[in-house]
Amino acid sequence: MTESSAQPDPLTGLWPAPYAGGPVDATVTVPGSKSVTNRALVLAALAAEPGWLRRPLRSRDTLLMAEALRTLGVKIDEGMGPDGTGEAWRVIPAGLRGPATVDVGNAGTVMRFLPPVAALADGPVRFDGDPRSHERPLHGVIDALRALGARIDDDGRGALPMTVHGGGGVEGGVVEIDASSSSQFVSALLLSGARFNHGVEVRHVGGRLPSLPHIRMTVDMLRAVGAQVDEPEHGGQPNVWRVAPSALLGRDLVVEPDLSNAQPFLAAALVTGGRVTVPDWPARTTQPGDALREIFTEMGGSCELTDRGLTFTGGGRIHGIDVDLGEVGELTPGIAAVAALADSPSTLRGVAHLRLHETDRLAALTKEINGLGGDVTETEDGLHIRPRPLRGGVFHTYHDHRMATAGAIIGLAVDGVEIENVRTTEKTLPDFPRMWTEMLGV
Ligand SMILES: O=C(O)C1=C[C@@H](OP(=O)(O)O)[C@@H](O)[C@H](O)C1
Ligand SMILES: C=C(OP(=O)(O)O)C(=O)O
Repeated sequence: MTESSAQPDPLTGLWPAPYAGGPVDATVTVPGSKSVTNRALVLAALAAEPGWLRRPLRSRDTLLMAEALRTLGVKIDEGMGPDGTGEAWRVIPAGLRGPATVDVGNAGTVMRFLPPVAALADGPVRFDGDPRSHERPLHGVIDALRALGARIDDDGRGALPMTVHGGGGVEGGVVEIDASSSSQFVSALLLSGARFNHGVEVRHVGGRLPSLPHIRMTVDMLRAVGAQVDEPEHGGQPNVWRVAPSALLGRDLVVEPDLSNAQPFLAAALVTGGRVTVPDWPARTTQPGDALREIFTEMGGSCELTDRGLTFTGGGRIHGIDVDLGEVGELTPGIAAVAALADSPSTLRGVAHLRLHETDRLAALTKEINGLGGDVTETEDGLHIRPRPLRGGVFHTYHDHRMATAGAIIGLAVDGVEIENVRTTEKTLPDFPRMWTEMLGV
């Protein structure tokens, strides 16, 4: 690798996405999961005893979470584990207290998971973040916390900025929310629920609930720290969750690689007809990225899970796909990028809520792929993608890490793609340009 290929152009600030001259053949070690790291930090902070996180993700979203918990009084030592096995963070819970100010950046996990923690604290906790954080929905958390006995001052829009006036505890009990705009509302209430006086029962009422694997991740991780969680099923899908009041255990947890961040690397194998191995791919996981094994196989590759990890091999052709991504919405930008390079059209469905993510992802993908000569149209709940020969040009990213990695995927097959603000990938993947150029050997 030349150092320059991993850097944006100093004059334009644009990053020339490397064009792949041939099939990639690489092993790519992917850092820890954002979703697991930020849940583990919250649960460790709420525990009755210290705990460890091994191989945590160190990225903007997780450092914001750690910093916010510190301002509430929790001690988090970032360092190496005692046995030399890599990075490990020691979390030492303490009495939660304000006054404090939390910067959520544009992290959905921080802006949704921490208000219930703040309600348990003693004193006011102010929440604010990037301009986009003011537009992302938070009403499910605000209304629920009020119903459960917390005091919150906001400007009446159900969004940031706001102040949670922590009263040192939360009564808890039964609450109804509409979580059709984000599964994180449910996860947020469950994660702190064991510490509420009466626990919590969350009932989802409203349209389709997205990202169910992420709620399963919350439930699994709560159970792993000793919480009692019930999920009565109605019509095959859970829409009620109950967490009993209890103390939580401090655990020693190894964080899995982030399978959604593995996506661009697996896509590189598919797009170039090459081969990429991601070590430590878990045999069983609640991460939505595990669905890539099936989705990318249907789009033309094959994969094998062995002791070495997941090896994905591209078959030389890419096929379009008709798929409902409602459970795995965060995979949409990467799938759309691959679909734009396929030999037949694709329909991506079930992802209307992506309009409320880091940016309006449906609008952004449509505009940017079409800007390179593509033919994408928005539907009510997704995208129609009709592949056409693409040309180089600037791929705008709208402060969205997954837009930047989507542009890089297209750049593998289309010469002259330049990514605006590639550093936005630091939200969840601090070293993306270097990892990408190393994978390609450029
Ligand atoms: O709980 C989590 O860790 C996440 C849940 C999902 O949010 P939505 O349900 O808002 O899509 C997902 O898109 C996000 O990247 C991470
Ligand atoms: C939607 C995402 O993030 P957030 O946790 O900010 O919602 C994402 O990472 O794709």
